[in-house]
Amino acid sequence: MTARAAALSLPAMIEVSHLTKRYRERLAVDDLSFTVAKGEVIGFLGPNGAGKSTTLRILTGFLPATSGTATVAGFDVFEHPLEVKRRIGYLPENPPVYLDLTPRACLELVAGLKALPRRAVKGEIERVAHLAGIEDVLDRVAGNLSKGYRQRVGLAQALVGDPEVLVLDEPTVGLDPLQIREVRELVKGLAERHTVILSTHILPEVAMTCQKVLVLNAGRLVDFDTLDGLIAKHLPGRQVTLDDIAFLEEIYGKLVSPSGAAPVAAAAR
Ligand SMILES: Nc1ncnc2c1ncn2[C@@H]1O[C@H](COP(=O)(O)OP(=O)(O)OP(=O)(O)O)[C@@H](O)[C@H]1O
Repeated sequence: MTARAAALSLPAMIEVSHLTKRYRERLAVDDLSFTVAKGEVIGFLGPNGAGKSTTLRILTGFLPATSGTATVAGFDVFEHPLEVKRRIGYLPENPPVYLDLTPRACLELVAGLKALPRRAVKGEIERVAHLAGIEDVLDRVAGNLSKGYRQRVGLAQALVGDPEVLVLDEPTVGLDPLQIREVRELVKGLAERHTVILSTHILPEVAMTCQKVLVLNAGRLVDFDTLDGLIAKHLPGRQVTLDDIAFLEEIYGKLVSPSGAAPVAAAAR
């Protein structure tokens, strides 16, 4: 069975159908439809303003859509937002870390919101703190932590309760190179047991961690395929190895910039 056939035979974890979001006169998401199978790791790519964060905020139940439907684990995100929130770990672009609380208190709050049994909370905090590498700062005031550590506290919050789906909006922003590597390894490890959507501007991050890539441009889906599928479609006849991440930069440039201008994304990091 091909990878695509295998993916198709897996149950759908996320189903988005004709999703549209309008902020007054601005169309941020335009008739977007896609399906993510259980256990897939999807890279969400697109230039600034493409509609990535808006889509993720709708999927996680934090923002209403103008029209269309979205389900997570079979629950409609508009009709059953609590069921959806219980099944999703969401790291937003700006993690909601209370700066006057300690990370431990922040994690206790999230555990409460996710209705974890009280007796399980202490152990769960230790587990996610270990995964996110924040054990040493659990009892410091979050406002005194570096941006990188706050980002990791946000990641730990997303991991509380071991949700089936993880939605990570630019998880490595603000981290130093060592931390970036650690978070990428962490995401790769999570990929084995979770369905993951990873929004990022860093193309190597996608090539290293994701099986499939969804590219948005001006609110519209311009492609959604495996890395091999993208290569076959957009660089036909080219011998490309997945270690050579320049191929993704080239494909991304073709998809979001018909003029052929170089993409802004990958080079910086
Ligand atoms: N609250 C809002 N009110 C009005 N317009 C908004 C709002 N939030 C986003 N937009 C607009 O919607 C469009 C999509 O924004 P969105 O943040 O979803 O894009 P993005 O792909 O996540 O961009 P970035 O990579 O810069 O985070 C942009 O044109 C943005 O200016």
